[in-house]
Amino acid sequence: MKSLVVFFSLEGHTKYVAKLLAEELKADLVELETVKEYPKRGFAKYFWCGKASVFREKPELKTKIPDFSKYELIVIGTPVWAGNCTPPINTLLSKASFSGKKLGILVTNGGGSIAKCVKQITKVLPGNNVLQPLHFVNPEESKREEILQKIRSWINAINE
Ligand SMILES: Cc1cc2nc3c(=O)[nH]c(=O)nc-3n(C[C@H](O)[C@H](O)[C@H](O)COP(=O)(O)O)c2cc1C
Repeated sequence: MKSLVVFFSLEGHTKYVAKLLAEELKADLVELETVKEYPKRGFAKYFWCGKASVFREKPELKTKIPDFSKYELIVIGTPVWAGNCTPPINTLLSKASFSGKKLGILVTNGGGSIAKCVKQITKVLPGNNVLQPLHFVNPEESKREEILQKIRSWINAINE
């Protein structure tokens, strides 16, 4: 099954899982990068990223939007910011239109709810087979085996 994992990650947690997932799926991997970078540290990070998220901004992307028509499975990966999916995903969703695909959602967060973020993605992409979200709390190298196990059982479930 030709697969794509397209994701945004500010601090690397989502990127870490997205890479493992793409390896396991033998999928193409696309990282969304913004023209204007978000601050990665301290108060500025929470202030600017939080504001961008609350106002559901759609920042300009450096990354070319992938050609979704080539894929059978498309996984969109994002951290949760202030309960929402991240602004680069808003931009992606405003330009993405596909249906009849398997749609995976990879979400990482600090432990709160992912429901709103998942809904924001599925709502704008009707007509797809939405798979069980793949959710990780603060994923990192020290949890590699646990993460791989979860990824592998997710892949097994979608292939059944
Ligand atoms: C601005 C900002 C807002 C966040 N808001 C939430 C939140 O509402 N709920 C939550 O559980 N985690 C929240 N987090 C934590 C991130 O979702 C979590 O650390 C995520 O794994 C980071 O992914 P990344 O390393 O790929 O950027 C927030 C982090 C940032 C920077």
